[in-house]
Amino acid sequence: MTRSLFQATPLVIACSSAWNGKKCIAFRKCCSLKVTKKMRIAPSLVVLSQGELFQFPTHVEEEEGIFVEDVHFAWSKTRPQILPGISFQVPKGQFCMILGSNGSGKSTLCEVLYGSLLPHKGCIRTAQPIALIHQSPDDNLVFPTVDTEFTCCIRNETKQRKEELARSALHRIGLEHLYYSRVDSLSGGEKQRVAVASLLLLNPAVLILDEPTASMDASSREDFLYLVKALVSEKNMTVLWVTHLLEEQSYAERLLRIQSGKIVYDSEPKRDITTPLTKVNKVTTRLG
Ligand SMILES: Nc1ncnc2c1ncn2[C@@H]1O[C@H](COP(=O)(O)OP(=O)(O)OP(=O)(O)O)[C@@H](O)[C@H]1O
Repeated sequence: MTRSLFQATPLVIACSSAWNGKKCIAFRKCCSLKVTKKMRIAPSLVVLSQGELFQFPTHVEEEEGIFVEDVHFAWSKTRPQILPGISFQVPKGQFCMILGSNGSGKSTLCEVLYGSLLPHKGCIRTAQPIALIHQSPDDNLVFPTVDTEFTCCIRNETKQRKEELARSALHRIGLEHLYYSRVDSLSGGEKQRVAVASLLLLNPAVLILDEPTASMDASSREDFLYLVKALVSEKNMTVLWVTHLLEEQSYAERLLRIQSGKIVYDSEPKRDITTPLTKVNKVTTRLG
């Protein structure tokens, strides 16, 4: 059973080979804007691409998180494929990390999964709604103030209740004092926390984070990882955490290594038992 926001009205678009990533991004933003006003939860979409029917994202079984089979993507016909037939599955509720070096196709994969880039071939099924946190903090926040960033994610509640829920979400990430702050006055790490916490108010079934700690120092990175783990653990959410930092692997339940757009390694990550336990306690305490 799907949990798509658009289950009743999938969109059908006929497009020529001229259809490319940028047009797709613009289209998806317009569609999202109508429903979420935040441009961050991707709608269900059915596309006819280069004569082939492609459905993205499509219906998924209840136990499925992400299903990717033989997906191909190139930026243009004359360029080499960035994703030359990638396949993997992430079960519902798993915290999965994708590790890859610069240029291995991580961001491209994130955009393809999210739906802002259209693959040329293959099959993708993702539980819905799906949310994406970008590498650059400025790409994740779309309103001028922190309070609006949160309250616009809460629907069908009174103004007072929205403020209560928004303050509570900010409290959980230790930033309640920033409720009325301007977004452009926040640090990179604060922006990423606000981005994740506000998006989680929309209850996404799948959360993709594309190198979310890129702007953080080592200590903030660790805190952020544990914070996200704590926030998602109670929601049985499927998480795809994309990184090029080997040391982040110990935080995941599963590790996929991507190389030249293909999965070359799939296993349990190596774990450091002592450090994470200390950190989990610290964050759990703060989350109260
Ligand atoms: N808009 C674009 N147009 C053309 N080529 C692109 C575009 N964006 C990325 N590429 C190319 O696609 C390849 C994969 O890029 P991608 O950003 O997916 O890699 P990545 O693994 O996320 O790298 P990084 O860790 O540096 O962010 C690179 O060779 C890059 O030059």
